[in-house]
Amino acid sequence: MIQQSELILNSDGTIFHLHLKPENLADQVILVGDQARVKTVADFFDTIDFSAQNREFHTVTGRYNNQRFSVISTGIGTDNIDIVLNELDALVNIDLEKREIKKEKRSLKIVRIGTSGALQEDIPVNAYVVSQKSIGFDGMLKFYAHSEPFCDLPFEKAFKQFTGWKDTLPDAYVVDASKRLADRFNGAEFRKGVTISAPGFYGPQGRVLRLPLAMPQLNKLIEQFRFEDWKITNFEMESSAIYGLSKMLGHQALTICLIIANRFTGQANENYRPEMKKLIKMVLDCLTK
Ligand SMILES: O=P(O)(O)O[C@H]1O[C@H](CO)[C@@H](O)[C@H]1O
Ligand SMILES: O=c1cc[nH]c(=O)[nH]1
Repeated sequence: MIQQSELILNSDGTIFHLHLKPENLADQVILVGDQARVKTVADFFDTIDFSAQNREFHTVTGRYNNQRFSVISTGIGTDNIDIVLNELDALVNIDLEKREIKKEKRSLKIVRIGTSGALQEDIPVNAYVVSQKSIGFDGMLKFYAHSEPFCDLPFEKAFKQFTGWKDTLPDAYVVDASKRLADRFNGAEFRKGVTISAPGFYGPQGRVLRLPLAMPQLNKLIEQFRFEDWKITNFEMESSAIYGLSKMLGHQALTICLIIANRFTGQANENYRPEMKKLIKMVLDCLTK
């Protein structure tokens, strides 16, 4: 039996942060960082049967092309992903009344649609990157036991050696996306990539405003790094934790990002929302075709 302090339920029976009951959640989940993006996704739904909001976590559940989806905003960062992934898994794999783990497990399909900064000169603003792997600079997964079998340890080792990774930084880890989900995004408009999830937008992504960096050459080394046929393509702030916790809990996960900045050409598109709308429609169509 899981204690109330470990799995907090609200007085109406909803789970603590997401304010959802099991029946409010679809098996296909779209995660977005920005609360406002939930409406952009839900506006494509043919019908809507549920919506709830608590803090930055806004959920809408409905149907698109005859399939049920929940779209949920996570806010920014892997600390929020720890909350969202654990509560999503509890909703499907823990009996909330008995407070017991269910024998039969359900697997969610989780697709994050985000914004991102490109780390290679040839990935322009407005491109779409499908993250085949994610590198976590955040350290969140390392609080859980037995993450190693779910990580790409040779990639991790090569990356840390090449960059001279400082041991004062969180221990970087690498996790693959769901291949089954990634295979749905094979069109020429989708570039395959390796995505770093950083625990910050400025220093952890190599941006200097007033404070100098602990590893000033890191972005240059990231751009140059190669492992087998892989090169690192982009920065965002959630995928590593989504991939890591999904793999460990038995869910499928994938991130697809709209590039809104290129860190080497110095360009950015702050008016990216019309492009985001196009990407969302393409993702929903690829998931339901
Ligand atoms: O646009 P979203 O989905 O929030 O994604 C990116 O944008 C935020 C930073 O501006 C971070 O959450 C990053 O991952
Ligand atoms: O450069 C960028 C752009 C969007 N999101 C990020 O995390 N980084």
